[in-house]
Amino acid sequence: MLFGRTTLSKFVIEQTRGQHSEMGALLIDVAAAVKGISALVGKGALSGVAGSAAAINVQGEEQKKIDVLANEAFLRHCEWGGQLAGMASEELEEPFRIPDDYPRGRYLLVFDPLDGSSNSDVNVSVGSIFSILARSTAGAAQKPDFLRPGHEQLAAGYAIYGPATMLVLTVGTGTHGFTLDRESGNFILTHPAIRIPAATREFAINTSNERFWEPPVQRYVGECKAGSSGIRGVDFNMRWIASMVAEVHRILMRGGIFMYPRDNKDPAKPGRLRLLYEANPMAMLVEQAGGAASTGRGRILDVVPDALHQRLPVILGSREEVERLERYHHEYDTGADRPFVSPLFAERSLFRD
Ligand SMILES: O=P(O)(O)OC[C@H]1O[C@](O)(COP(=O)(O)O)[C@@H](O)[C@@H]1O
Ligand SMILES: [Mg+2]
Ligand SMILES: [Mg+2]
Repeated sequence: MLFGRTTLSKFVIEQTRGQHSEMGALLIDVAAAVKGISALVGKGALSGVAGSAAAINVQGEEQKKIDVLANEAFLRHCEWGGQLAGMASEELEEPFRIPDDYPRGRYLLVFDPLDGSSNSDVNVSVGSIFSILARSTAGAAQKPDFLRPGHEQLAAGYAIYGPATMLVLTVGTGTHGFTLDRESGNFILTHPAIRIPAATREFAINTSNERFWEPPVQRYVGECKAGSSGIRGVDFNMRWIASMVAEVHRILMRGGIFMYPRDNKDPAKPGRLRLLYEANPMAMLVEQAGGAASTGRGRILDVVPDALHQRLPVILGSREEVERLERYHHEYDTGADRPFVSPLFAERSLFRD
């Protein structure tokens, strides 16, 4: 029986009452976009939109038709409501300008319309990620308006299109999960005040990149793989779905650590994931659930962006493991992880030839 349960609309209206009531209306528009994308993704091969759009996006990555349609869903549902000063998307090189004959507001919406889209043709969970910031002045947003650190986000969330569609949201008062009831079309609050356990024995990383990682990440993953026979003294489990939304969702549900660390595969890219519409919203959701989110060398939410599509290393999830990885990075950077060899007794020294 769903009557009497808290819907997303009721929740956001209550949580944003007062100073940010217009943001509540924007979140309801985002939820409408997400429902449209959920319906499309849920049709699978019947949607008729499988495959490539024969285009390359600003990231230099192949755009799928479904990436383009998901992007359209966000733009068309959110452009006319009067709450927005502008939008930015993974799929658009420049910020989207709200049409001049539409009302404008002060909020900025940033999104990855379809995350993990390489999974869409194989019927594995994908998602959408979004973040909301406020602009201090009126008028149409310009690129610099979007370049704000993640701790200034007012709201962040993702939708996961899995066996069930869920929308997981924070407006700075904890992280809360809503499940789409397909009959009524409502998102129902099913997972209030999600908490990530501080300890975990489950890690997620694309190990095909192992040879490109920095030593602190190689050390950490090596210790996890050594399990009970190594210094951790316990066995770990590993998962990799290749869809950040699905990995973060699993971590919010039962703990774990997700890593897309810095690697030297492509020196032009200091990481794979994008700061504004992947790392920042996920970092806010994870912190609001009691977890931690780091580049390995600092808090993600404190990174000041210098480009709309900036990439960075991402390590997030159960607090104790994120802190361990930060320690390993620090020990590596300071040389504390390497045994001190006195110059007197080194391979070539006063006492050796
Ligand atoms: O398994 P890979 O190829 O390393 O990439 C997986 C990563 O790429 C992403 O799919 C990037 O997202 P997009 O699909 O939005 O480009 C992340 O979700 C995921 O963590
Ligand atoms: Mg993505
Ligand atoms: Mg994407």
